[in-house]
Amino acid sequence: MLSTVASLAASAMLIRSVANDFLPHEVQDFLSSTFRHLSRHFCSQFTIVIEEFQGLSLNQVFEAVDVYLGTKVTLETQRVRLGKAEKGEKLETNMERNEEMMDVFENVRVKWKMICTPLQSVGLGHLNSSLRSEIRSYELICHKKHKNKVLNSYLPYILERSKIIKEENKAIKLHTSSYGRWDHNATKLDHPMTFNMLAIDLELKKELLEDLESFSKGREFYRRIGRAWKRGYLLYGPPGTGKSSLIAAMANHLNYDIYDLDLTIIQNNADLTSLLLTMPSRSILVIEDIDCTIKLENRELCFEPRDGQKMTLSGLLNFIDGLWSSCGQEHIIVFTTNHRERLDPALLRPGRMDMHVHLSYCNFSAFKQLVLSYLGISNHKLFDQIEGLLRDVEATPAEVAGKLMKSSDIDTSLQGLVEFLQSKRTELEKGSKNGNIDRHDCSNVKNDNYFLM
Ligand SMILES: Nc1ncnc2c1ncn2[C@@H]1O[C@H](COP(=O)(O)OP(=O)(O)OP(=O)(O)O)[C@@H](O)[C@H]1O
Ligand SMILES: [Mg+2]
Repeated sequence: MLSTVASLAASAMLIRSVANDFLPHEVQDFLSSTFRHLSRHFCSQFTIVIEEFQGLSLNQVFEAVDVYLGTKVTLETQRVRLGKAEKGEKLETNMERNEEMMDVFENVRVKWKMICTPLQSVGLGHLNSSLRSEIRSYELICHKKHKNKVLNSYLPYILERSKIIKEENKAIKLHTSSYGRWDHNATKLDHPMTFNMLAIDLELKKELLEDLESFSKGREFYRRIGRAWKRGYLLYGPPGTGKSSLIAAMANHLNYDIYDLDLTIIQNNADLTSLLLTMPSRSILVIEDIDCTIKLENRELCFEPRDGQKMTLSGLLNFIDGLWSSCGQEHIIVFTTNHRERLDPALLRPGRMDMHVHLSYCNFSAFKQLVLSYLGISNHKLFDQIEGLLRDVEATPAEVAGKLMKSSDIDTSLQGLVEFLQSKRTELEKGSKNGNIDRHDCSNVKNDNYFLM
């Protein structure tokens, strides 16, 4: 039946093209609309055209399809466009002009075509593409019985997938603020620190990774329990123990941008609020050295800026868990301090910061991680001596790392570290003879390292 109708339609089209030269316009129009209707009725194809531009702006569906199809290159693909991601060494592929590609989604086969039309042939109407030599669009072709599935499931799936793909390839940015706004030109965070390289207690590392992991996958959980999707960390410990390095490792691990907030340049509570409101989802807000930047002991007045308005501790606390709860999503806030004991108890009270992380002096376990990263070794004749020395003296990971970097020769580096630790011990002994010893016992770092509030 179908083939009979199709051949009828084909013959009709032939007759129409021959008749066109002889028939009046009205009859020609009638015939062509009838033929169009007939072919639409019997054609089993459904086609969606996705153009690169919508008016003057980029069509986000086009962009998403471009990203998604780039990851679908198969052995059958004959030509692809190649580029490099902003981050890392990864090469990115995209579908090349006038190529075709098949994709399967929940047992539905679809064909994709990238169509490129040279600009001369489409006229000057497309102002948006004045700098381009062609207009690009994607065509999706499938059986029309799958129309609903394609529109309601497949295309939303592509939008979602492309977001994830872009997220994986994006460079992490470091944002700073001025005049109550985040600067437009964020710098690329090229900090190579990862959790693998971070020399901290192994249990703590595992706990932190699990915490971050469950946070980033916690959208449904936070919605179910009616809490804002945010998590606060207070990192405390002496200078050079890895607080800033941990923040970089967190950002690299989660692929979140960092928003570095300098409280000393904030004029008033309103500035704080506006900064919060303009911070996008999947970001880490960092307030470093919170004990030094402003005097937080005083709940009323932290400092008096030029215009007479105030920024108060309660403003800051509202910023953390008042307004914070009602806007944005997937935010992490990190405070760092060298002196946790100097902070206002209101800032430390349970529930305000979810996790307090103590980063401390280098113990032997941290040393072994550092030496593996820096010198690539996991054993050496000087290790026993170093273990003993690290039990006796306080050396920060930054100090130990500095010694390990001194020479490319392993023996020289480790010998340098031994001498450095010995000189610290001599100092300590002198001090203890004079009766002014006040040192932290770093052998119990594991237990003291963190606690959940
Ligand atoms: N735990 C660590 N693991 C690996 N490297 C570390 C660690 N701690 C410090 N370092 C090294 O020392 C350098 C300084 O550390 P970092 O800036 O993270 O310390 P900090 O605790 O933020 O210090 P401050 O309190 O002065 O801000 C880092 O760039 C890194 O090379
Ligand atoms: Mg720091």
